Amino acid sequence: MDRLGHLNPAQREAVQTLSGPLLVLAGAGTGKTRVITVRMAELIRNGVTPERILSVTFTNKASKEMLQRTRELLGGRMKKRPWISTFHALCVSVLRAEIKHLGYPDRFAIIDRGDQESIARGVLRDIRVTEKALRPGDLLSVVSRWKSAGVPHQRAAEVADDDKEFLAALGYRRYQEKLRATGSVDFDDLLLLTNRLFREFPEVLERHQRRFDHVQIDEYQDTNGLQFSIIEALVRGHNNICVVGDDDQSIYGWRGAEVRHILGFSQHFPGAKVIRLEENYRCTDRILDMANRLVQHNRDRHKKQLRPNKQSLEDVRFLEFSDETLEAEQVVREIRFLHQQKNVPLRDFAILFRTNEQPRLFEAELRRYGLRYVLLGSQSFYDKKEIRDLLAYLKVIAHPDDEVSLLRIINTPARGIGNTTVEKVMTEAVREGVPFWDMAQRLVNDGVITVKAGAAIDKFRQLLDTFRRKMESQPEKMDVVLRELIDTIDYEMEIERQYKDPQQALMRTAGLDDFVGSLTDYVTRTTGPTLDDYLASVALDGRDDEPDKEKQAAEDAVKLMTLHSAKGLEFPRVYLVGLEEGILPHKRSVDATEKEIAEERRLAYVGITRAQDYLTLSRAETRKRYGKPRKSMPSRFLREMQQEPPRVAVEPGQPA
Ligand SMILES: Nc1ncnc2c1ncn2[C@@H]1O[C@H](COP(=O)(O)OP(=O)(O)OP(=O)(O)O)[C@@H](O)[C@H]1O
Ligand SMILES: [Mg+2]
Repeated sequence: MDRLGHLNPAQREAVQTLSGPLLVLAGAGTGKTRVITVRMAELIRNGVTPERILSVTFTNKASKEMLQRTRELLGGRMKKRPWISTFHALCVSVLRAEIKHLGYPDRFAIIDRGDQESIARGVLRDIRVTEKALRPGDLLSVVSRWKSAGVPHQRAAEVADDDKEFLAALGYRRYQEKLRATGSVDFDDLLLLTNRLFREFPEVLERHQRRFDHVQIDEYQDTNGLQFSIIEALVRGHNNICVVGDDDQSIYGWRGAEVRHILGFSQHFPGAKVIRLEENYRCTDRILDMANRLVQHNRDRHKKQLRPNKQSLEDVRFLEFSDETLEAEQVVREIRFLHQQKNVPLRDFAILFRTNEQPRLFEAELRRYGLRYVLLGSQSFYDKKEIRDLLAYLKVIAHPDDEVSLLRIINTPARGIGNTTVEKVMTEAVREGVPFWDMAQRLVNDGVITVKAGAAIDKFRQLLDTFRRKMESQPEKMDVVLRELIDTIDYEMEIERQYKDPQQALMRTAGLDDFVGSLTDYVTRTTGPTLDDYLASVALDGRDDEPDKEKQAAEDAVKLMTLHSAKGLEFPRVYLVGLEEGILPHKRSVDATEKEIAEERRLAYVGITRAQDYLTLSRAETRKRYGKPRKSMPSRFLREMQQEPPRVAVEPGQPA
């Protein structure tokens, strides 16, 4: 077979278009990700230096394949790798070098969702807004929306639409002050600040424009305005930009992604070549048929041909259960049967759902039968208490000013620094705008807190200083130092104290080993490891659209994940569960606008098109809400999948 023999003619054309703007606009499973993978290898074969190519991808599988192909090409003589990263990771690399221009410290910290929530709670307390008036989560989503739209806190009050948003505008300002005070940035800031640097500092932009000769982007339909603006600036000199995507799979509208970037690509980049792929290699004909029927109910979309390449082995099945417990029981029972009696490997199965409440019952069933599973996305590894505690230690070691993390661990495990003491110091520290540690010293001198408490604080500070020195002097041994820290603070005793159930305690302790293991992983595969860099990678990992979500997906286990985190992936057997009004489409969207319903429909489309051979759709007739069973209606999408799409109204006298 010749080098590109495994590609169809349209794909071949795409991978051989090596310069200028190129858009591959095509439906699910048509090989878009494969195209940019092979195209990268082609660029290198044609003499482009690997590290001068930037590929923005969303799945670990794609990143791995790209690296693999590059290695094959260069016969293992790869001195430098191409840049394969996500948008956020790209921005971290820019900011590490340039953020000082914006008055931030070089060693800024990236706060994750958990930190954001603690800060938001503190902010609302400070501005005396009750949870009833505005919940921390709501504050964060409004702030995130503003940030993605490029609205700075100074202007938020002007764009606030209602009372809630007005409160959020006040909160936004305070939130931003808190981040600035500790030299931290959140995920949205990564994009926002990079974009600002590129706009306000031409020499910075130029430096980064010179880094890359070619840029490729996967899942382009989900880029938001800031991401677009960053990329547009980056490629301005050469316009060697290749993007691939599918407008029918745009599912991040709620996070500010705009389909118009993909649909308007040719206007932004005049002379762009547009290639369409029409062969679907993933799904069987019946699965594809379902997907096509469903998505045709959306109005504003590019019409696409999608031809299947695989005959169905079985019809798409639709199962109805009397309640959600039975749904979980039966689905898992079937998986167990197929696995144990028919030797189907567990990795073939994926259970996809819309909301974070759904997986709990499936997990319980899988555990009951001892079937291995991984839950991807939502409740990540880093969300467990013991991991968050240790992460907080590492964060305070890296950033002594990180007060959110400090408060988490100052008395965990207990070391005689009581709540009242902490509160007194904190209140004064905030009022006077001095670091916690300095204020503690001052209050001991003033006799406001006891000498004993003061001594305990001082001892803790020394402990942190000691470990900071250890980590800095031997970064390649950070994992060993972390283990020593766990022993020194006797964290395993803390676990035994907290979890009386020995099984639980054992599991939590094993979690500590995994955490140390993740740091070992990091130091062995990184040249020039630093604690900051590690913490940044952890922060980025926790997000649902980051590559490492798939690290575990390769394992032989049933995958449970939300529809959002399933994008780009494929599985031989898919169960799409909870097809009910209020779940999918989601309840926020039931009496929602057509636009919101359309996004839910695209989510369902993404789910269906993850299935390679077998697809099962299910719903429960009743589902508990606030502890009470409620009747639920079948999802409108079920009906739509079974009927032909609505005809466009035809004027009298015109041919239909
Ligand atoms: N020309 C081809 N011949 C055979 N198989 C192919 C071909 N092109 C792609 N495939 C296979 O089809 C499947 C889907 O490809 P890929 O994941 O690249 O599609 P995609 O368009 O990126 O899908 P999505 O829209 O879901 O991201 C993969 O298993 C891939 O290996
Ligand atoms: Mg893809």
